[in-house]
Amino acid sequence: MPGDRLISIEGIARRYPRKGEGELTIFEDLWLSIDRGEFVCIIGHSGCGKTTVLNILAGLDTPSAGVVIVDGKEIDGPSLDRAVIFQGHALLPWMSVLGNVAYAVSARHPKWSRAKVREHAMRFIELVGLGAAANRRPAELSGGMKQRVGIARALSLEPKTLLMDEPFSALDALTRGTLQDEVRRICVTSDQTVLMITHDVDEAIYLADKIVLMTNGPGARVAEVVKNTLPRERLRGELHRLPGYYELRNHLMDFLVTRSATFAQELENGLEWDARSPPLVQPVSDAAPALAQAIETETGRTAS
Ligand SMILES: Nc1ncnc2c1ncn2[C@@H]1O[C@H](COP(=O)(O)OP(=O)(O)OP(=O)(O)O)[C@@H](O)[C@H]1O
Repeated sequence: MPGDRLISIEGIARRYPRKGEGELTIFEDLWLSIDRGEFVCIIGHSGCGKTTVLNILAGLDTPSAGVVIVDGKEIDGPSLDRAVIFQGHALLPWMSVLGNVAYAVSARHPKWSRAKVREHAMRFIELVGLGAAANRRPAELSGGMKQRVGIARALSLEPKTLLMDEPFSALDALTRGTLQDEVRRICVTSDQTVLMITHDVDEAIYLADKIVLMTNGPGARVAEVVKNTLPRERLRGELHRLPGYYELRNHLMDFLVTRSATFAQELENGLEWDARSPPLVQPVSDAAPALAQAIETETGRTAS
């Protein structure tokens, strides 16, 4: 729901002591807000602190400065309202698929009967297409199936926020695509609020409503937030046909190739930029809507 803020990251920084020479600042003065139902991706080069930001949101790490407010309350530790899907699957190896998901469900709803926990867990196992594998243990599953269990487990908590750290990066291209489709379908239909880290520009364009661009660390910043102007109803295989797709993709690539490294210099050269409200950019040329109209008219003419 646009304008209904769920998460507010306010001026956070993360510093680590450096042997004998003060501190190393990974990122600083980072501000970001996420509305309820929004799917937000963070993109940035390795080491800029994406996982650290996600861990802070999860309550697994604490910022050296600043606060994170979720649903009007400052976070002070992990919560089942903020479920995390890790890159690795983090499944309990001695438990079946059902056992892994049910374990999370019973932590969320300690008063539920075993039958109710089982029924709820199975609903989410089936949602990710693993109904037939519910009694298998993680060792008997493929990488994609394990990741599905992680997704089912996180979704079964019905969290206010889903935090995903490169959830598809270890998968083969085919499985990655199928899982992206499933996650998108589930998140769009349930209006799930998501913060996801990815290195994959196309994945971000397919999934995200907003893409947060982080500059290189140390001292990383949120340079800007890019609004995804592609229609919400979009198909993975059709993205490149949508007006505005190439502008969006080129903008993200330009950032990763050049501006992520030169942003600090731009600031020194006088770039107007406010850490508290990084610019919201829509890299669509004015011609894009007109082009879409022209294609539609042309297609209609050809068809008739
Ligand atoms: N405990 C620690 N002590 C010192 N430095 C640390 C510690 N944990 C993380 N770092 C440093 O913080 C930086 C950010 O790490 P983080 O994993 O958040 O980056 P990232 O952007 O997610 O990287 P990647 O894309 O490679 O996963 C890295 O340079 C890392 O070496």
